[in-house]
Amino acid sequence: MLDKWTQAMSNSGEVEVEVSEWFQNLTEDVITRTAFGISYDDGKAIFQLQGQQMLLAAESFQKVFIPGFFPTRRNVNSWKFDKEVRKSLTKLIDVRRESSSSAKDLLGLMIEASKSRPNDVTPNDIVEECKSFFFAGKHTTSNLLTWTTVLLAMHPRWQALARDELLRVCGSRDIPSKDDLIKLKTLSMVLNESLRLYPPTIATIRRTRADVELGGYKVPRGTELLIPILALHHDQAVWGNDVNEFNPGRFADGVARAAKHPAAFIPFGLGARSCVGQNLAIMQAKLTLAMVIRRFRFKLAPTYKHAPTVLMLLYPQYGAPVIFEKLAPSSSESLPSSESELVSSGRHTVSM
Ligand code: HEM
Repeated sequence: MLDKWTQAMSNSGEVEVEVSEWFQNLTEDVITRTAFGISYDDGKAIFQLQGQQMLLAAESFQKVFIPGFFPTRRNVNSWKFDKEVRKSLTKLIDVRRESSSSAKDLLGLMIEASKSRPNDVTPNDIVEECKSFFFAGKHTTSNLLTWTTVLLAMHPRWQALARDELLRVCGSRDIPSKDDLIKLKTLSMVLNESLRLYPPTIATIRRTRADVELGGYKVPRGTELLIPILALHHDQAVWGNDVNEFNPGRFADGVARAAKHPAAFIPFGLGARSCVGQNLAIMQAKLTLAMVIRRFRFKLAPTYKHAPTVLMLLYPQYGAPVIFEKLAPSSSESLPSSESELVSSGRHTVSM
């Protein structure tokens, strides 16, 4: 991806990239490799079918809501895709079960678990898990990458701080090692602040298992409660007067001390049912951003319009066009004193 951006650069050494599209491609690739590993090609085809089904779901989400059980043309198409996805996944699982492979991708691990505990992990569970991983793993992580790139483009000072730290920690290594990643504290703070301001998942749900009293309200058993992650992350009473500002420094002493309440920051939910993909998502985002920051300096394209919008997840409504400029290898830079934008001309754009 980064090589393609570099190749597409104009003589002025710049290229304009619609980052949200590229990051979606990247995260789809990563989740396909993580889930299916050695069966990557088959897995990719299945996930592409599921992607088409999700597009239909997103379309109906935007229009008047018609329940999924009515045989509208869109629903019939969606059932067709679902049947196809299910059939292909079942076949893939059977092939792996029969093979002697001991691959440690997610599919391999689930098949192993189903062999030792057949009553706990059924073939149908494996199909459903694979479907969830794709849905839960692709768009969330690409949104995180997109918003963080936009924020770093808006705030060149934080971009330069993250780059300086990266060069200090990694030295001549182009790709950070596992140990390097842990030491990239500035990048972690930037990612947390991005997850606070623009949490890809804006809410989650809990159902009460018993009658409870919550904040002075009596809530009967079986009530569904919506936990508004986005609203909680923007609550001035908890985060202070600069709640709407981009200030990664608030995470300098760790997540629990960033706000007045230790559980005010919940981009991955909370408790036993919190996000199982959290570590994968953070590692992927850190690795990607580290590689981007090392190669390029970047700023928002003049056509960028800031319009966060909810379409199941929190998206930039008009996309995220960003201008990248190639940096000399291992080039550190003096930190800009202001966050003003650089002006440029004569650039190319690159599409996938
Ligand atoms: C930035 C990226 C991500 C964000 C913001 C995110 C956010 C969330 C949130 C808010 C929940 C609900 C948690 C709760 O109710 O307490 C969740 C659940 C879940 N996520 Fe993620 N997620 C991300 C990436 C991923 C990835 C990469 C995967 C898969 C590899 C994944 C798989 C799941 C699954 C399977 C659940 C359901 C867990 C359960 O019900 O026990 N997520 N995620």
